[in-house]
Amino acid sequence: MNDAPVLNLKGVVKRYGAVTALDGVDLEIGPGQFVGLLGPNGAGKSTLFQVIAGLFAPDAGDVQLFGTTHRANGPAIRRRLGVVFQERSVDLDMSIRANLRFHGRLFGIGGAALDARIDALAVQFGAASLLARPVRNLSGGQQRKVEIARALINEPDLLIMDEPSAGLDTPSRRALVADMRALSQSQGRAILWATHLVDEVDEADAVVMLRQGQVVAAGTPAELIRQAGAEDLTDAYSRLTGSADQ
Ligand SMILES: Nc1ncnc2c1ncn2[C@@H]1O[C@H](COP(=O)(O)OP(=O)(O)OP(=O)(O)O)[C@@H](O)[C@H]1O
Repeated sequence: MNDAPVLNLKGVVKRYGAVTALDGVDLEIGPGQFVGLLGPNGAGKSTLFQVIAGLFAPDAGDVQLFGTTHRANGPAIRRRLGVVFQERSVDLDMSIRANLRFHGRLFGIGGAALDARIDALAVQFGAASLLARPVRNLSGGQQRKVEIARALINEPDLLIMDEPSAGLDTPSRRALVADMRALSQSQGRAILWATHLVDEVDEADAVVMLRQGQVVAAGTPAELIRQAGAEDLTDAYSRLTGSADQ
């Protein structure tokens, strides 16, 4: 098996004028790993996602996905990357199926293969009976699942998710985390899950804590708890980043 990292960031710096949003970030994710990115508001999580997605280049440092860079081979990276941004990216007035067909075609998938892929995703997300429904008529939790299904349409090897549980109640959040962990394990997809809620990542393979654009700690939850001399990951997070889980 090829264990080369699917994501490898070294010394990534991104500034907005006088604000340094990312200040020398190192981050490595191996195939199939579920990695939590924890940070308070303004820590730089969204900026990091935009850099990983290739929406803009860093001011300094190296961003490699699947052993290549956006500059060298952007199309090859996009074929293997799935992105769930905080903002909605599906069309509210179109049905789930129409939305997924649209996004599938962007990846050059079409015809029976695309419909089979959509049917499989619908079963996976418990939405087989909802495919013809306009997204507008779905619950908040169902709409988030459509966003995630959209990001999985190209069967990505790395899925990056920026606060994917935003707006969901606690039981729905927990269910979504459990579903995505199971998917990562059963299908071997690496996931980078950004959140400011510690309980979403306390069973992740690794957790990276970001504060003011810097990685202040990284390791397995057990390692971080030990390193901080903490009782649990919530305690470790507040000790290592000086922020309370909220
Ligand atoms: N377009 C921009 N122009 C200027 N400053 C920006 C811009 N985008 C982000 N910033 C600043 O960069 C820093 C990191 O912001 P970013 O949105 O990446 O953090 P975040 O961890 O995703 O926060 P949140 O959880 O609130 O979304 C913050 O200080 C923010 O104010």
